[in-house]
Amino acid sequence: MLFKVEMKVNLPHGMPAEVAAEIKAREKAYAQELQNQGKWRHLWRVAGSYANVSIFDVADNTELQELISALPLFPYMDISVAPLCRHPSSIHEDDS
Ligand SMILES: O=C(O)C[C@H]1C=CC(=O)O1
Repeated sequence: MLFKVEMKVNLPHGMPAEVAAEIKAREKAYAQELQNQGKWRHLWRVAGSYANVSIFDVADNTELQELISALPLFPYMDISVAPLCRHPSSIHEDDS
């Protein structure tokens, strides 16, 4: 199942720089692991914002919840999720 996931990062202003750097490093490693597994298909920065738009390819809602809630930045993000399905006008046969 494909999901569009939008994440907006809101780190507390008082968070020490080294703590933020450590969380971001763990986040990057985990995000790249999920991309290598094919579960995090697309990861795009929203220009001008500390936010991303992503496409996840997972078995079901439960797997999505498990993966997202394990993100090191999860406590500091506003996240919205929308399920996707194939568009009838799409020419891309792998849109499923
Ligand atoms: O930077 C972000 O958009 C937040 C998060 C998503 C992937 C990652 O490495 O960090």
